[in-house]
Amino acid sequence: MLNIANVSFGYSTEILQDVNFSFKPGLLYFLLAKNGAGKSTLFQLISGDLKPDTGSIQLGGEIILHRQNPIYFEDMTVKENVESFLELLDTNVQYADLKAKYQLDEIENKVARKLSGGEKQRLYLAITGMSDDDIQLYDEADAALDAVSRKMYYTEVLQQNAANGKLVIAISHHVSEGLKYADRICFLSNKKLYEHDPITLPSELMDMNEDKIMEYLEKECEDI
Ligand SMILES: Nc1ncnc2c1ncn2[C@@H]1O[C@H](COP(=O)(O)OP(=O)(O)OP(=O)(O)O)[C@@H](O)[C@H]1O
Repeated sequence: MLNIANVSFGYSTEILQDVNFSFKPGLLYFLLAKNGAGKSTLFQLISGDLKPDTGSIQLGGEIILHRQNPIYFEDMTVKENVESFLELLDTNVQYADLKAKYQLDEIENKVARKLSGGEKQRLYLAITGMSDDDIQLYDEADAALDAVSRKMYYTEVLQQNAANGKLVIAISHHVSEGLKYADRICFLSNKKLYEHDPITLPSELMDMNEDKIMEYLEKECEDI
């Protein structure tokens, strides 16, 4: 579905060095690394915004990259917004399904700029979750979400799309929270990618902060 073969890439300093990694469809991957290690750069390489210096990236389908900032049309209603994005993305997803999934009934005729914070998040989730592309990248798309909306994002958007056979890769700063929903961890460390199964992590680690989780994963990588 997504194959990274012998990829190296750098700006003035090297970010990836001879990386090989294979992502499989139907799984939700969390891409983890320390700040500035190159997560967003890897997404840009996968989406084709950047070209590897050496090596190749093979995609087995259509790809979409969701970025951090919520976008929608301020002067359109919720329904008009969702329908416009459905048309723009040219997906087979139906408005009625999104309306039920993201509880849009009470807000569908409200103009976007008049929505409360929580209502805006529901509109954002409906837009974020509507793509039916085969490969879906989410670069901190949960940054503006509160705890309730984040749970919906992890289950209804990320997990659901993976369950529908898509390859889903997410970057999130809510590491311990998000990891509970992931099928796999893709860990970027020392310019290489390593795969971990979250099930093998000690359960107490899941409640620890991001730094402790990274520390643990880094030690594991030393043994690979
Ligand atoms: N266009 C660019 N030109 C030069 N250097 C860049 C460019 N974009 C990113 N970098 C550098 O490359 C490194 C990796 O950046 P990137 O944004 O991919 O990291 P990240 O892991 O996503 O970071 P964060 O966790 O802070 O979001 C950083 O040191 C960054 O300063």
